[in-house]
Amino acid sequence: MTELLTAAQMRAIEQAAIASGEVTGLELMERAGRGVVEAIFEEWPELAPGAGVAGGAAPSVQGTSPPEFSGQNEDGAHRAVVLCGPGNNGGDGFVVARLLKEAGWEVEVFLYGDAGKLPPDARVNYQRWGEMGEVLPLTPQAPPELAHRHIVIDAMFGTGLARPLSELGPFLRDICDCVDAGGSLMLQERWPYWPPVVAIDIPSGICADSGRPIFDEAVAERIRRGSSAACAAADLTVTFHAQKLGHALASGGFWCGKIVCADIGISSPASRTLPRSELVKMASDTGSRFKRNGHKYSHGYALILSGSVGKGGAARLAARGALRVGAGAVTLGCPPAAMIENAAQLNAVMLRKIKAADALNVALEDTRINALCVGPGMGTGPREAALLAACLEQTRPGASPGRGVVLDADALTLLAQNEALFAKLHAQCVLTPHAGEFARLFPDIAEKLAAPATKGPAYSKVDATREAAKRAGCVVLFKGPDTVIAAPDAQCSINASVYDRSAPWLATAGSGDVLAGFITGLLARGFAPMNAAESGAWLHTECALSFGPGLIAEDLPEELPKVFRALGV
Ligand SMILES: NC(=O)C1=CN([C@@H]2O[C@H](COP(=O)(O)OP(=O)(O)OC[C@H]3O[C@@H](n4cnc5c(N)ncnc54)[C@H](O)[C@@H]3O)[C@@H](O)[C@H]2O)[C@@H](O)CC1
Ligand SMILES: [K+]
Repeated sequence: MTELLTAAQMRAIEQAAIASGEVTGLELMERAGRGVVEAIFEEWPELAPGAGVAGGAAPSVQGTSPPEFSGQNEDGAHRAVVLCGPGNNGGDGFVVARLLKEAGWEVEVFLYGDAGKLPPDARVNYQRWGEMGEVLPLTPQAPPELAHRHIVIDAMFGTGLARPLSELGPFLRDICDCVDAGGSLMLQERWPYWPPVVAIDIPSGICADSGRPIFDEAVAERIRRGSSAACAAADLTVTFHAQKLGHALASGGFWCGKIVCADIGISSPASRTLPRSELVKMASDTGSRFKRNGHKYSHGYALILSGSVGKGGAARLAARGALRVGAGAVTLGCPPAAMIENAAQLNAVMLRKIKAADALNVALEDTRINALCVGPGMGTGPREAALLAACLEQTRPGASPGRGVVLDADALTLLAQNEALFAKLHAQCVLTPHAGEFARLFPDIAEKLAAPATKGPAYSKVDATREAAKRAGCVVLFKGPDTVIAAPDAQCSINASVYDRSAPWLATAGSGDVLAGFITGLLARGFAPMNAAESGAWLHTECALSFGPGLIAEDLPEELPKVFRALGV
């Protein structure tokens, strides 16, 4: 688990470090540039000094070697294009240009903007580079040649992006084409050779707070015609001190390619990274995370409400998830007609007839039940609305015993349809909407999130989820590859399935039901709602990663023992 920063937080950390006398801005820029060069050599060791001829033999097309390119120029140097912008991101670019030149590279440097307006540290590095080489203007009319170089450095815009890069759109398209073409030194047999792209801090055009490309209608129209892009893409993105929200949210992970976070030596707790086992320790605020002693009911008892005949699969998946994640006992409550179907499918999970709300109230006289899950496959009729109302009543803060409740799927539809029900939400609830459910529950918030991002920082999924949690008065877990979890007090975390945690096979029928079950099971174990949602989402991704492609929802709970073992639980 890593702490992510907004651009403003990063600026504040940088300013505090400079103000304390710990380091100068110029030194930070030098470290940033060095971090980028080190990351390049780490990623492509064949480019590192002393690694020999890049790519070996000259690339050939149908048996002929193009005369212009032999992997190196006539002097045996690697070739880089460094694209600098008008701010400190550009300043980092000038440092990278200088360091590559010192390493023997042939470096072409372009500047987008007016050198006279560069901020002070960037200007110093512009001048330092000026003693080694020239700076050509980066103009959309005569864009730099990118083919047949070894690397392209995108140092145009970083965390300071404020508006669309309309003018640069066609050139950004060229950069995206480089990345689309493979951008790998392993592909030198291809001709023309398109180099890998390395973004400094974040690909230019992406908002560092939201992961969304910033663009206006004019650019959108050109994108539709295929002649423009809103942002650059990268094969490798090197950021500093800590990842930013935009690296994880929305399409940020897609545009960044691979991410490396370079240490620039700022002593701030903000970049703390927790080892995996810490997640479990952190979550064990009840002191009863592990089943070291006690009997089954002392490990929590979850009740999962199920739908009618033929609709019980979702609730059964949730029940299995709750049991595997550690609830001591799980009962599935279903309409009488669905008893036989469920009995034929369940063993460790117990069954109980719950015809209507009064039967639920009787069931909840069992004070051992401390967590509920309402919604998966449940239905949206009057019976279900009454069940939901009873659940909200029985779990309200202050009621005895204390109970948590997960509201998913059909429960979310009911909440969206019924203002009186929505008004009963409280701090013991966890809502787990996907994008469609979120839009039904919070249409105005979803509209803001869907509106084109025309200026930075753009409204983000974090902003949206926080607003939703505040309005609902409970934890909201907004699902997606960038799952965001927020509490009414603005606590927030992201469980992003990106980079080395990418698990696209998690988008499979029933996987959300298992997640609801995991969270319910953790509530039963005594986790607080925010903690249960965060830990459930994290374990859900871990199970998917552990199982790998081919996964179906049934596999997720079954993978938990392996994940727990790997955590040392
Ligand atoms: N904050 C930190 O701790 C560090 C920051 N560093 C670098 O500094 C960067 C941030 O620097 P800045 O705040 O100067 O921001 P940027 O370099 O991202 O760019 C800001 C400049 O671009 C202009 N601008 C914004 N959008 C524009 C657009 N669409 N068209 C034309 N001009 C536009 C702004 O007016 C401003 O002049 C980071 O991304 C990182 O690369 C590093 O040097 C290391 C330390
Ligand atoms: K950049």
